[in-house]
Amino acid sequence: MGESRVLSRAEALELGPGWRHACHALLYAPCPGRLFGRVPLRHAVLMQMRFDGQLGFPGGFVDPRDSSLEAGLSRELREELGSGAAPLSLAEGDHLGARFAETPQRLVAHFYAKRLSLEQLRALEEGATKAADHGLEVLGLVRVPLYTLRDGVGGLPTFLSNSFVASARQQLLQALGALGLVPEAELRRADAVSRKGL
Ligand SMILES: O=c1[nH]cnc2c1ncn2[C@@H]1O[C@H](COP(=O)(O)OP(=O)(O)O)[C@@H](O)[C@H]1O
Repeated sequence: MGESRVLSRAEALELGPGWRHACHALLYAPCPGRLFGRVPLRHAVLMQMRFDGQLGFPGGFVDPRDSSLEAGLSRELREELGSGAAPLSLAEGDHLGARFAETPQRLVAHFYAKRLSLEQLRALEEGATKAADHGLEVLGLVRVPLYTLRDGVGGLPTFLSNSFVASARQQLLQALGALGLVPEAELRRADAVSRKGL
């Protein structure tokens, strides 16, 4: 997916027939711990290693049989994260924006974010190995390092130099800023360092 515009949920639904909708979610929890006893972890943010070796967020295509975008997202989360995802109940209010790429595929990628307690997030991590897709479409959950180490490279800049599926990298950066999980200046620096090559 190349450059894309961010639309509201309503604008994306007005695109009409012929568009496929996919929904993905950033699940996060406040995380008071410190790495090596000194580097604040800030929050635990979940992404997943996909079957194709790329990083992405849990979620997937909404099926015409799903009663809403959020119902489709909940179904995908159960497939990928297991039954522990059932009580998450993502709602319209958790929608952060939708991106569409002007490619022949006509795909709209909706993005949601939901704050959990650290206990809920840990339970999801533990249960995810029992999900239907585990070891198949999903190789494992990973936490995103939200800090930058003293060398200016380790942590978030190195994480951002991985390969991300579709708009997942843009979604991650947008959400970390919008949710206040990483200060904007630090995000811009991490983005620039990772693009320059480490
Ligand atoms: O984290 C993501 N953010 C944005 N788009 C994604 C992400 N993961 C997958 N996609 C895109 O969303 C669409 C659905 O892919 P996905 O593999 O999640 O669906 P599925 O689980 O229903 O097969 C594909 O076009 C894919 O490139």
